[in-house]
Amino acid sequence: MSENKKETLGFQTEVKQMLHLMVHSLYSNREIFLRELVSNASDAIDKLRFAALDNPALLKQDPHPSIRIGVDEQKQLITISDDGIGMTRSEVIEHLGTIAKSGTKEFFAHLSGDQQKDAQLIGQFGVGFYSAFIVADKVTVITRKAGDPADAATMWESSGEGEFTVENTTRDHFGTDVILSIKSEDRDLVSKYRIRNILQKYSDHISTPILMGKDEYKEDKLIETGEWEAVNQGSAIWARPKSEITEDQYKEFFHHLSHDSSDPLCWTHNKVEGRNEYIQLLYVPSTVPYDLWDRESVHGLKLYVKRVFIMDDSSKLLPRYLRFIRGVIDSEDLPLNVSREILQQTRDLRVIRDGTTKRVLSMLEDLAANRAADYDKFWAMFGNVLKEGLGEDPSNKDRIAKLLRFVSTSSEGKPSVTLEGYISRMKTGQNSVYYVTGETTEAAAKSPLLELFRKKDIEVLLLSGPIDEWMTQFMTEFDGKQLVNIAKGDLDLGELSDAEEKEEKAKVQTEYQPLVERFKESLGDEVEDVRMTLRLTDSPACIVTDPNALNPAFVRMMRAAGQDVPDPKPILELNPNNPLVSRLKESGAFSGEWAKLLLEQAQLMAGEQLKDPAGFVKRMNQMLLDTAKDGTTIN
Ligand SMILES: Nc1ncnc2c1ncn2[C@@H]1O[C@H](COP(=O)(O)OP(=O)(O)OP(=O)(O)O)[C@@H](O)[C@H]1O
Repeated sequence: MSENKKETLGFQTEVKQMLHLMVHSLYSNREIFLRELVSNASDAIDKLRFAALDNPALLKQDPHPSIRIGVDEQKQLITISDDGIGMTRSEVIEHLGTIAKSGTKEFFAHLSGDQQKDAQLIGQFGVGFYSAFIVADKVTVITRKAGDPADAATMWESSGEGEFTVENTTRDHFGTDVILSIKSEDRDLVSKYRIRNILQKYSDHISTPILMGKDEYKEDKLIETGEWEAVNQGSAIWARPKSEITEDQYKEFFHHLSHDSSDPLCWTHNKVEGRNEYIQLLYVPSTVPYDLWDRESVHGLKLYVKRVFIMDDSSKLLPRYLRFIRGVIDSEDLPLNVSREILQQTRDLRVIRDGTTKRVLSMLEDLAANRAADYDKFWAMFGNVLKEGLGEDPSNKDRIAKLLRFVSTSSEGKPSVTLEGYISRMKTGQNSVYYVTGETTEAAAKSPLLELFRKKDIEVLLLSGPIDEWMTQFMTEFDGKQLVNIAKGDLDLGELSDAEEKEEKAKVQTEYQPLVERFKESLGDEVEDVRMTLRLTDSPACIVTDPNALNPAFVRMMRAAGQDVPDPKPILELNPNNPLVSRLKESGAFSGEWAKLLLEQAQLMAGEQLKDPAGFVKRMNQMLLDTAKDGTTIN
C-alpha cells in the first residue's frame, strides 16, 4: 500500500482488551488521561533533547521546546501538543496500535478483577496513551518525526473500538498533537479552569514548561489574549532546593516516575558534592512492582546529565539487589555527548553507583530505626531481594546484614528479629548464632533438632526457602559470632553444656555402640554415619549433615546447570531417651526394617522427600501388621 494512502488497521487483541479495561475500571480516576498524555509529551521532548546531542539542528526550530494544552469549549476538544521527537508513520502504527512491552502476557495474567489493583497494574505497564479513551470518543494524533520534512507528517485517528486509521498529512514543526474529542458525559472537563487545576495537581514536577492560552478580564469579560502562559514551574523537581518542594510534589513525582498510584514508603533527596557532583532523588515504593523478579527489567532509576535524560537502565546505576528503587540521578560531570555504551564504562558512573548504593542503605537504616511499622512493610515486600545483596555486594555485607529480619523461636512467627537483637539476648556461654532451615518457617519451627534448644531456652533463627539457604553461604558470621546451622555436624554447645551432660554423652556412646553398629550395617550406603545424640528430647531420631557437605541450595543450583551432583548423605542421630530406641537396644530381634523406618521418619521430619515413599508405606504397614499379629510391641 502506498505510504500516502489512508489505511484502516485493527488494534492488536491485547490493545482491545486494554482499552475495554481502561474505560471500565479507570473511570473513577478519569483525570489521569491528562497526566499520562502530558507525561508522553514530556518524554518526547526528553528524547528530542537527547537526539539533539548528536544532531543539534533538531533543536533549531524550537530551541525551547514546550507542551501546550488547548481547550476548545465550543468544539468540545482538548489538545495536547508538544515540540518533541514525533513519530514516523510506521512508529505511529507500532506504538499506537500494539502494546510492545514484553510483559503484556504477564500483565493479563496478573489481572484480578479488583478495579483498584488492576488500575495500578495499568499504570505500571505504561499504557498511558490509551487512557485518552476514558474521556474521548475520538482521538486524533498528528505527528511529525524530528528531522522529517513538513509533508511527511502522519495523522492517526480512532474511536477506540477495535480499529484506527493512518494517513499522510502536514505539520509545520516537529512534534505531536493529540486531539481529544470529549464524550458528552465528560463535558465538565472541557473547561480551562478545570484543566489548569488538574495540570497543577499532577504535572508541576515536569521539567518542560506546560503552556495554556492566557485569558484576561476586559470590561468584566474573560477574553483570550492570544498569548501563552506557563501553568507549571517548568524546572526539574530534583534540581530545586528541598525547602521549595512540598511532600505532595515529591509524591506526585514518584507517581509520574513509577506509574505507581500509591504513595512511596520513603524517599531521600540529596545533592552530592565533591569530585563527582550529582543529585539523587530515590524512592522506596509501597507496592511490589510486577517485574520485581524479572532480573532483566531495566526501569527504575533514570539517569540525567545536566537535566537531559540519558537512560533508564537501573542496573548500571544500582546493584541488582536494589532493583526496587525508583528515582533520578542527575550528574553534573558526566559527558553529555557520549554514546550510552561508553557512558556505562566510565569510572564516574561507578562512583555514582557506589554513592547511590550507600545512600539507599542509609535510607533503609533510617526507616528501620525511626519507622518500624513501615520498615516491616518494606521487609515483607523487598526483604528477599535485599538478601541477594549479601552475595552480590560484599563491600556492604555488614550493613545489609544489620537490615535483615528473621523469624526465630522467640518471635511468635513474626519476622522481627535482627542479628544485633539476637546477640544481645544470647545466653552466658553462648558463642554462636544458631539457625535451622526448612521449606517454610513453620516447618523449620517443627524441626526435632530444636528440642534441646527449647529445653535450654536458647533462641534459634528459623530460615526458610532457597533464598535463605543461599544466603547462609555468604553470611557465615556477624559481629564476630559464627552463624551455625544446627542441622550440620555434631552439635557442640560449648559452655552451654554442663559437665553432667558431657559425661552422659560419653556413657551413652559406649552403651549404645552395639545398636549403632546394627543400624550402620542395615543402612549401609544410605547414610554417612549413625551416632547417638542428646540433642533430642522427644523424637526417636533426626538427620544432620556433615559440616563439609555441599549446601542443598548449591546442589540444586548445580543440578539446574545440568551437573550430576549426588545428594549429601545424611548422618542419622538416635535419641537414647526415646522408648523406641531404648527398646530396640534391648530387643534381641532387631530387624533392619526398623533402621530404615527410623531413617525415613527423620527424613520426613526434616521436610525431605523420600526416595521410595511407596516402600516406606509398605514397610510401615507390614510392621504394624506383624505387631498386631503376635501381640508384642516390638520385633
Ligand atoms: N507525544 C508523543 N510523542 C512521541 N511519541 C509518543 C507520544 N506519545 C506516545 N508516543 C509513543 O507511543 C508509545 C506508547 O505510549 P504509551 O503512553 O501507551 O506508553 P509508554 O509511554 O511507552 O509507556 P509509559 O506510559 O509507561 O511511559 C510511547 O512509548 C512513545 O514511543
